Order: sequence, then structure tokens, then C-alpha cells
Amino acid sequence: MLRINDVSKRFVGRDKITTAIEGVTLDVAAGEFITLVGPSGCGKSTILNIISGLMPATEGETIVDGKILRGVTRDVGYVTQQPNLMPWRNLIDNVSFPLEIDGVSRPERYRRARELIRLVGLEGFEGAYPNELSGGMRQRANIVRTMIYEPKVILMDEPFGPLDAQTRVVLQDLLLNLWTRTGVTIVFITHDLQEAIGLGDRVVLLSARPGRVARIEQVPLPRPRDVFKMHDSREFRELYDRLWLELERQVKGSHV
Ligand SMILES: Nc1ncnc2c1ncn2[C@@H]1O[C@H](COP(=O)(O)OP(=O)(O)OP(=O)(O)O)[C@@H](O)[C@H]1O
Repeated sequence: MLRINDVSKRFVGRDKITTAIEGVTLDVAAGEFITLVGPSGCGKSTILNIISGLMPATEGETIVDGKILRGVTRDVGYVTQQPNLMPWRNLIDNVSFPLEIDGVSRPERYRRARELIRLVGLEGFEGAYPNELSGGMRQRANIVRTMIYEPKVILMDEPFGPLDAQTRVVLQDLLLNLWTRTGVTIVFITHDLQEAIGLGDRVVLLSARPGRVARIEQVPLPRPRDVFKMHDSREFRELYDRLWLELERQVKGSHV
């Protein structure tokens, strides 16, 4: 579904050139859930910015469902850390907004929005405005606002970063449910190794800047997963320790 082929990015400033990522190659299968971890500043967001079509790569190419990516496309959705809901629109009008742009009739877009709103446990809040929702509720709305137009690939840049630990786990659980129902392909950045292992089919660990693929680990945990409990299993601990060691090695070797 997604191929990142030998992609590099250099930022040219007035007095220096920063190589953010170098020779990143990754194949993601249709319906796969990939999590991306790495030291701070290693280029994780840069990779997502390139795959989203928002930022051109300096070298290499991105292929989505067989087509070379040339700018922003509806095939790729992007969920950022900040929900960025429109404060003057209530929940259902925020969630259904992408369909409104597409000219979908109001009854049809509300029908589809209601279904997704229910799946993320926000039933009853359709008329609420963003300032009447908690941070976790706003992020749920943000996620389903992206899912409603059914992109083939969804990119997520630390979507649960600002949330407290309990809310994070609840949202991880909801996200896995949504992913199972829709079969969408997900590339998810996180700083949290537990989250990376808990959600992903594979965890991709990037080196310190310039970011390269340092290691790819298949997550041996069966699905469906119980994100509330799975940390206790031996497989989980072993993978966590292996990734942690490698991450430590990368951080110590970095000069960021
Ligand atoms: N627009 C830009 N101009 C110049 N340098 C940039 C730009 N965007 C990112 N960089 C640099 O590229 C490198 C990678 O940044 P990026 O934000 O992709 O890293 P990250 O892994 O997502 O970081 P973090 O984990 O801290 O969020 C950093 O050194 C950053 O300073």
C-alpha cells in the first residue's frame, strides 16, 4: 500500500544544511499498522510530512497504492498531535466537514458521522462545541474526522502525546477497534515504546539524525490485543527490552 523508497531530506538554511533523514526505505502492506520510534529530532515528523505530500523529499520517492505521490491527496490522511477542530462548529459538523467539502448531502454525512462518533464513544455529544469537550474527546473527534473520508493510509504524529496515561490507553483501545473495523493502513509515530509495541504489527526504530531505519521488529503479540493488560506478557517484555537497548544506543550516539 505504501512504499517509501530511498527517501532523504536536507533542509538548507542560511548558514547550514541539516540532513534530517537519509536513505529511508520502508514497505507497508495494506491494512498494516506500523509504529515509528526513534530519538528526538531523528526525523520522524519529517518522514510523515513527506508521506502526507505536504513536504517534497530531496531524494527518493513515495508510492501510495501503486501511484507516485505528488503532493497532498485524499488517499493519505494526517492526524496531528493538536486536534485543530473548528471552534465555531459542533462535533458532528466538525467530523462531517470533509464530506461537506465533497458535496455529500447533509443526511448522508450526518449518518456516516454519527456511526463513527458512536464507535469512539462520543454518542450524545454531537451538538457539543470543541471547548465543551475534554482533550481526549477532541482527539477522538480528530481521528474520526480523518477516517470519515476513508483514506487508504492514515498517518498519526503522536496523537495521544498530550493526554494523561489513562486516557491514552483508552484511546489506544478505541484506535485498535477502529483500525480492525476499517482495515486502513496506519503509520503511527510515538515516543512511547509501550504504545509502539501495543499498537503495531511492526515497530520501526530510526537511528539518531540523520534518521535511517536502524531496526524493524515484528510484534509477536496475537490480535485482538488487550492494551490494558498485555504489558505483563513475556513476549512484550522481551521486545520492549530489545528496543529499549537499541534506542539507548542510538540516543547515546547522537549529537543532537
Ligand atoms: N523546516 C525545517 N527547517 C530546518 N530544519 C528542520 C525543519 N524541520 C525539521 N528540521 C530539522 O530536521 C530534524 C528532524 O526534525 P523532525 O521534527 O522530523 O524530528 P522528530 O524525530 O519528529 O523530532 P521529535 O521526536 O523531537 O518530535 C531536526 O534536526 C530538525 O531541527
